Amino acid sequence: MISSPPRSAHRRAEPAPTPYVDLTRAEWSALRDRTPLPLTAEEVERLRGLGDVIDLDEVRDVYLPLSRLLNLYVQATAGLRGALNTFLGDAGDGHGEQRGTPFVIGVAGSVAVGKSTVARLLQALLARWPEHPRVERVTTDGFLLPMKELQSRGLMSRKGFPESYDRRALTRFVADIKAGKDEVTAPVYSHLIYDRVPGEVLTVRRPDILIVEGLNVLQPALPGKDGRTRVGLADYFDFSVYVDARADDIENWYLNRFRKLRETAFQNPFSYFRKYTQVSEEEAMDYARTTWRTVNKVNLLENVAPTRGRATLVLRKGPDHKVQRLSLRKL
Ligand SMILES: Nc1ncnc2c1ncn2[C@@H]1O[C@H](COP(=O)(O)OP(=O)(O)O)[C@@H](O)[C@H]1O
Ligand SMILES: CC(C)(COP(=O)(O)O)[C@@H](O)C(=O)NCCC(=O)O
Repeated sequence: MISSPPRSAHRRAEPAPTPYVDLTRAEWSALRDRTPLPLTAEEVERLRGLGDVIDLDEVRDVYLPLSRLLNLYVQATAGLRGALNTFLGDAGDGHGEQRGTPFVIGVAGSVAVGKSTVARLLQALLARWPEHPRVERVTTDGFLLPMKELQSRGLMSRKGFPESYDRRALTRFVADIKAGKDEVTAPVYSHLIYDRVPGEVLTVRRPDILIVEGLNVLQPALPGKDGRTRVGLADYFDFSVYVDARADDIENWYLNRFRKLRETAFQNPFSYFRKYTQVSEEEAMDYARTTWRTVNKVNLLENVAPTRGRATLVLRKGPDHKVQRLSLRKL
């Protein structure tokens, strides 16, 4: 007689354990009910005024619970600091109690995936929480090498690749903020002139939270000339978000944004891209498609996507920009 296999063999195999808790949009948005709403309906409505057509349900279902999660992390970090101060007693820095340093959040992902939109939304939402009203945001583009330097190093078609940044200055900038410096400055980039703005700086003065947004913020540091491991930007993050989507969807968003910019910002006589308002739409879009395929997509596949597994939270968007799935690092 053939004996039937043990009952457990019929059961579906348990999914392999991962370092993340995976949630569907529905599971995540249900957490909203446990989120005290720091915003009035009018304030939520005003978030639309950020310049992006963002769905109101998306703010409520996805970004509001995320701001609550971050609020909990900030408070937990303050609790840890208290524990550290108790441990150190008078030994800490030789100056007794240590003041807190800004809580640093990294936002990573491809060109055109929506990093700026996510970062701006988080900035607006997080600033509404009484525990951390001062939220600053910086983009890493200020640390791109000046155009002259990119040209002389033959890197003009590698803009956005790790080697096109002054990585040492970028890491120094965040390290200084985490060291508790009262005033730290960053260079400023202009999409209008497609270059760093000479003489202009952004000053960060001990915010409660700093959001650092950029393609490569989760890249590990390159080894030094002596082959030794170095400290990288991400080593200073208290939390990080990777904004993820299918490359084909991101290409569409990139092309749509280019088309919109051609009708608006590129018309400015000082725009680096003004030439694409003087040719046919077809010709301009051919240029954008080539830039996507030969620069931004290559960078996404070679450098950006491989850093996804380093993030604390991965937001996976669908073709309509709506977040469909989330993966949150276990503790
Ligand atoms: N949640 C969203 N809903 C609708 N459109 C969005 C959303 N997020 C981003 N976009 C659009 O997608 C494009 C890319 O977003 P952006 O934030 O500029 O990307 P990145 O900073 O990653 O380059 C922009 O045209 C933006 O308006
Ligand atoms: C300025 C960027 C490199 C993005 O920089 P980030 O703020 O992510 O550091 C990117 O928007 C860009 O201009 N890429 C070059 C190719 C292009 O024109 O799309």
